[in-house]
Amino acid sequence: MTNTAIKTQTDTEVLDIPKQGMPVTIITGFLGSGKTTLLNQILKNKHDLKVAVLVNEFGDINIDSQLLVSMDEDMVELSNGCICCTINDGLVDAVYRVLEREDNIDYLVIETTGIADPLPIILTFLGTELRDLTKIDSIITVVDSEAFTPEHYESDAALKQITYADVILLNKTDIATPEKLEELEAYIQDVKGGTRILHTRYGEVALPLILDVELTPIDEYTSKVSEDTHEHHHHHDHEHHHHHHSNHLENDGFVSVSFESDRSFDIHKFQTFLTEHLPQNVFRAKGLLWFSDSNLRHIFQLSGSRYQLDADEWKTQPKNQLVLIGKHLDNSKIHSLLNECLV
Ligand SMILES: Nc1nc2c(ncn2[C@@H]2O[C@H](COP(=O)(O)OP(=O)(O)OP(=O)(O)O)[C@@H](O)[C@H]2O)c(=O)[nH]1
Repeated sequence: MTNTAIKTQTDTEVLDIPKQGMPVTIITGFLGSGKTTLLNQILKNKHDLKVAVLVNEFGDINIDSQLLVSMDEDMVELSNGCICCTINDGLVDAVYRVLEREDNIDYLVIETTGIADPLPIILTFLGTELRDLTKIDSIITVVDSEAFTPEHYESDAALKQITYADVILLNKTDIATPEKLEELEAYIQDVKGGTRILHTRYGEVALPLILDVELTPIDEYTSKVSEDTHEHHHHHDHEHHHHHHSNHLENDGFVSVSFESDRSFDIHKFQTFLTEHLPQNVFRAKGLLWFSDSNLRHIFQLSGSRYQLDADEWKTQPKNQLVLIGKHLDNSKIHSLLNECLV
């Protein structure tokens, strides 16, 4: 269910950086809050810093990695699996692949899925050999400040993302009221007093405020890496793992439905699907869409009750790729509705 892709980006300039303790920033935040948008800001503004990016996505198709600003360099896809195992094994393997090119990489940024609890990810770094090879710099939590309410999400993950945050970006301030922002700040102070809170639009933030800030209290977490999470190598057995992270198997009740087709959509039929047939419990959707009357690649984004369609050029053969995320989704019904939209 989970795809993980590595994106590395290299520049020519050589920096004198230590071979050990590669700084790692973990970007978390609920479905649709703006994590990929932030990642693109980082990639656009990183100057000569050589940043490797690891995207862990919920759903069978990698959409996010295709929306990153530069797609030209090495891309490594990791195998799918149950989410907790993929996060840990896939993560350890992926980080090793980055470290193996250590002379090229200054910094690692990880984008987690919107329903990820950051703790297992933090503990994966601190409970394995990665502890000596990397240094968690900060956990950045992106919040959709227009939509976020602790109740409405009914999501443990959303709250854990706030709890483990070192920096919180109250994003989408362009569509949130000042009252809502104040309310959120008060709520966050309550849950996690002292957290650095920044207000952003489209993830625009000065990078020195979020990268290389050394805000993660690593010692506090190290004490959580209990004796039974003893030195764990990549090939640990599954039962051991499920025992530790059993909650994450449920993905907070969210499921994903993926749809792909080499045929184009009729735009009118697709619009009717959106306005009349889209199940209420779809919370998040994203896709790269091919409409019969257009030569462009249409980027579809739905988050809560809002959606948008942007267009750019195809970088691949035109095709349709769509992922819908929500609770209690009827896979076959959605597939048949989408099939009816095909030309
Ligand atoms: N109005 C507004 N929209 C935003 C802002 N930031 C991001 N968006 C939009 O919100 C949608 C989701 O953004 P993403 O960056 O894909 O969100 P995400 O957290 O990566 O989503 P998932 O990985 O699916 O959980 C996109 O349509 C963005 O263009 C913002 O500050 N204001």
